[in-house]
Amino acid sequence: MKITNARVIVCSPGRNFVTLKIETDQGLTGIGDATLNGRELAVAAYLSEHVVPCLIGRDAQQIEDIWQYLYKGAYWRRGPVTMSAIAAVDTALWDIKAKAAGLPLYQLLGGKSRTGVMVYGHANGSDIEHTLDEVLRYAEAGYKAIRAQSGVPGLEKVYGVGKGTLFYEPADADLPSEHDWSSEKYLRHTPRLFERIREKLGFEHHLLHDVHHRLTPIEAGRLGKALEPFQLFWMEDATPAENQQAFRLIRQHTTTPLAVGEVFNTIWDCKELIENQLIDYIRSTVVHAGGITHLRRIADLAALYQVRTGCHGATDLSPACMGAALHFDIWVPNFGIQEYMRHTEETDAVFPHSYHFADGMLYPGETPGHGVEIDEALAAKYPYQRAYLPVNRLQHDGTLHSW
Ligand SMILES: O=C(O)[C@@H](O)[C@@H](O)[C@H](O)[C@H](O)CO
Ligand SMILES: [Mg+2]
Repeated sequence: MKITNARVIVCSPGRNFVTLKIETDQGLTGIGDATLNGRELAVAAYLSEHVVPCLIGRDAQQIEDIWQYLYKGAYWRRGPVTMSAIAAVDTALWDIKAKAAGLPLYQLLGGKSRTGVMVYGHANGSDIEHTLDEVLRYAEAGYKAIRAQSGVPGLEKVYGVGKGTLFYEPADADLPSEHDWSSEKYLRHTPRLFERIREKLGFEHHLLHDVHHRLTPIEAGRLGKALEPFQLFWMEDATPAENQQAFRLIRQHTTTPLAVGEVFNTIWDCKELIENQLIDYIRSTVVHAGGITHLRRIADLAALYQVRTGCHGATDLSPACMGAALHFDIWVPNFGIQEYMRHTEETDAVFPHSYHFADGMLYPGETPGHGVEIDEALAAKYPYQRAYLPVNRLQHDGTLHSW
């Protein structure tokens, strides 16, 4: 089965997405997500200018060889742009292989290991009471797991508190908007948020929280300890993870489970964290960690150390990523949870898909492949609009801080 063409489709139905569509001489096509929020055109150019010419004429069935060719052949290995491009090729080829077999993708991975994929929704509000209302609404909607993010008194904008309710889009401006930050205000506020939620919700639902890379290791240890009475499912991105050793300090101070990895793009970014059991969940997902081929390798390493998966699933990862991730999730033996930030109606219309939500779970569907397509005519109606993620500055002196 020869690759005859590969096209990069950039569109913006509610937000920017980059999709690679691979065509073969047997008429089968596959798609892969290549979206990198705020740097979309870098991946689009990497694919169209440097990867696509190398794909034409290759055997679409040789997924592993093509992966190795694109990874080692680039010489300049790793990094979010390179690995998102490789991920898109890999995902599209797995889609084609499963379609050729007439099977849903999970069957090629090893079949179902569970009945469905437990997901978490995103409750957020401008203050504790508004956030609590949203948490209770998600519980009412059947979610078994709910992430809670709230505004912080004295801060104008914080991560995770969006304009909408069901979805959250941080890339909100033609140039990066600037947020202010105070770890002290955040550290005083956050335990109160979860105390209030547990008081009204009880302990039957999983609660999650995303620190979003903003604390020092000792501050993260302090927050994790303060949150222990509220039994979180995980505290995510507690501190920037370039220094994997930093998590050793957090681990010394708290039993609150730790999740990290949505910004990782290869197994090398998390090898120490996993081997030293410094985390409980690895958040890498299909689009940014080299596709299904590489994500399986990360999951297999994690399984040796009882680290579970918790794939990233924000609105800036397209339905093509979500579809592929769900086939991975329903197979992977050390599954933990899947993030599920719903896409806008325009996005769902551009990316018709077979996955569906019911009772706090997502189900990948039985369509051959990963079950997601792209409506190119509709996509063309939503041209790319440059949009950046915000930047963060310390409120007291303007020092640039992690966003
Ligand atoms: O856990 C999450 O979903 C967040 O960290 C994301 O919303 C993240 O901010 C975006 O994916 C960045 O584009
Ligand atoms: Mg996150």
